[in-house]
Amino acid sequence: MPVIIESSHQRSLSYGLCPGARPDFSPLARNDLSMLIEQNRLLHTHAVPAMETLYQQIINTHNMVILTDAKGVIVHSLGDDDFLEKASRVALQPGVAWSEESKGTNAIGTAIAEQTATLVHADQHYLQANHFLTCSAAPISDHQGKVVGVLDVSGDQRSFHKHTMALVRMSALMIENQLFSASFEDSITLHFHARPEFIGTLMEGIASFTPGGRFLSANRNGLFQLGLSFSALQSHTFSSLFGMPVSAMFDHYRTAAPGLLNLCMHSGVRVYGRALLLLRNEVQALSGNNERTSSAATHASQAAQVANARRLSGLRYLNTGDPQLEQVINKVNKVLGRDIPILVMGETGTGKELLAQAIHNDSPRAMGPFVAVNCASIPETLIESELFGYEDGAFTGARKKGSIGKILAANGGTLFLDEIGDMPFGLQARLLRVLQERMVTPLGSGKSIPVNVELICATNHNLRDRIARGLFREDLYYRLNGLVVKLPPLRERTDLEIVVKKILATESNGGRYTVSEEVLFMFMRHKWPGNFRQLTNLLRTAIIMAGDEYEIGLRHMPDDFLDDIDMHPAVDKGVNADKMIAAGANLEEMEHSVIVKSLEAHGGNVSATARALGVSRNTIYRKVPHLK
Ligand SMILES: Nc1ncnc2c1ncn2[C@@H]1O[C@H](COP(=O)(O)OP(=O)(O)OP(=O)(O)O)[C@@H](O)[C@H]1O
Repeated sequence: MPVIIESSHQRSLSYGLCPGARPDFSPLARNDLSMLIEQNRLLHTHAVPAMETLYQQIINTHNMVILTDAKGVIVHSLGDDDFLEKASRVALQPGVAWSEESKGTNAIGTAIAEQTATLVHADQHYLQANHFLTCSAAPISDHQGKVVGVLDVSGDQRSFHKHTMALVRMSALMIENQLFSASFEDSITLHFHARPEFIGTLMEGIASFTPGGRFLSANRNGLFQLGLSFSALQSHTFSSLFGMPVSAMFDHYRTAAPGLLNLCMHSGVRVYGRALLLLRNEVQALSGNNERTSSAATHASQAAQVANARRLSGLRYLNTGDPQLEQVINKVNKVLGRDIPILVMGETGTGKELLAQAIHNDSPRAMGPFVAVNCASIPETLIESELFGYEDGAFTGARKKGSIGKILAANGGTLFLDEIGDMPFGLQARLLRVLQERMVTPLGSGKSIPVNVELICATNHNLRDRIARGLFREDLYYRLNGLVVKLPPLRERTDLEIVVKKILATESNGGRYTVSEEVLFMFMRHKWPGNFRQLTNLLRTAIIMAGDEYEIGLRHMPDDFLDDIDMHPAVDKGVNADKMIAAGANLEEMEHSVIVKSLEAHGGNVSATARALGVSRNTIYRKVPHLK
């Protein structure tokens, strides 16, 4: 038996636990659980996406992914618990404690006690009741090296796989890096590695400094590469660790297309680095003098905003099973990093900006800025200076210090031009020139600055229509539409059920809310003119209305929504609801009748029917069993 397990058994014995005892799997009371989730909100927020990704790797292996707090109490669990006996299912649910004190030797508790990644397999568990499990756990530390939680994969011991531990470790590292980046609002963050291709990967070191250059913290790999302990690093500065004054680092970023920093660590080892400046408010110059906003600073500020707001979303999180969307994601995946402009079409609220952000996050430019500009919301008179920037003195008045503009702010990253159809005609030629020449000339400046951006545009207009009406330049259209994708409106999506579940989980911060069959059916009939924006708002309010009742029913729906459904039934053509009600049909019968009618209308094609009704094919098969 490994030493670590042996010492854990001794500790378990000293806690007075008996190997044959029945473990106590009673979870925390609901209020205490809500409090626990609240206390661990940051950890929870950053861990959930990594848990979902991890779960994708082990799906169908009879394993669960578990997140606990620093004391081993489960905060969130995810996955298939079918492998557990009914009585044990509760054991891996939120609110149950897995500390060594309560369950004896187990991966979660022992990882906390030993502060290291731990595998506990089958009879290595102290309690016999847990011998059927195999568990791999890795502690998650915050930016000060303090363990704040544990990530664990637990499953039937017969499903043991030797790669699981490595996956858990990597995912825990990912969460630590996310937590690290979220911990400093006013700081310089340096991402570094001896090999440039490792920057932006899990292997990179990350170190944070105050804007003046004093050391704040480093992540696990950062400490390893620097070869110093956390406490020894406290007396260091950016310059003493990397042989470059912060002012020189900023000079480097003042060039239009800065490459990686070439640094020499205090140990003599050469590393490459990319620095970001994260500032809470408007960006200021750093190096002691009052220089105006620098491109590096703006670049970094944008990156910080992205980092904080949406760093977690990637294309795979958007793929929830709708075939139209899946096609979009497949197409987009093929052009990632290929410098092909993407044009996203779709009604309002279908997630065009979210898709653009996900494309950016999955692209090789993810470490660069993501800059979104809504061409419809900026007054026509301002859009030119917003986009192209202006020199000192180009305007008289308060903002005379100059601005680099959104295009240059996106340098090295992605520029997202939303509502491109509303771009003023006169500016379209200027934008086209920038795209062709890859140079920007700020207003009032005779100097052109090279720029390197990936372009994603979105529109809910028919651009060809606008070209025909003389409102949009044809040459710009052909420059923008390298890849054109169309996001389906919500009423055409077949994954509505999953989408609803996902939004409920996000909006209730991992709570267990569901919608009743009736509500789901109603959702499937709705036209959703506001798409995701409307659905999200509706569910957010419904959660509040439902409160302690975890199932959202019709009574939790706002009246205007119910009225709307009556006025705009999306799919009841051919089914006479009045007659059915008069005949005393219940909802299930009506639903059945709607599906059968729709099947008839689609010549018996289940996929087309599912698409039309906004449900999955499985739902159709489930509701009309004779189709099988
Ligand atoms: N797949 C999704 N799951 C959950 N929420 C989503 C999804 N897609 C979009 N949303 C949410 O819906 C809202 C609208 O999304 P977004 O701004 O990306 O849409 P849009 O198509 O760009 O809208 P508009 O055309 O009005 O600018 C946002 O709050 C976003 O977070």
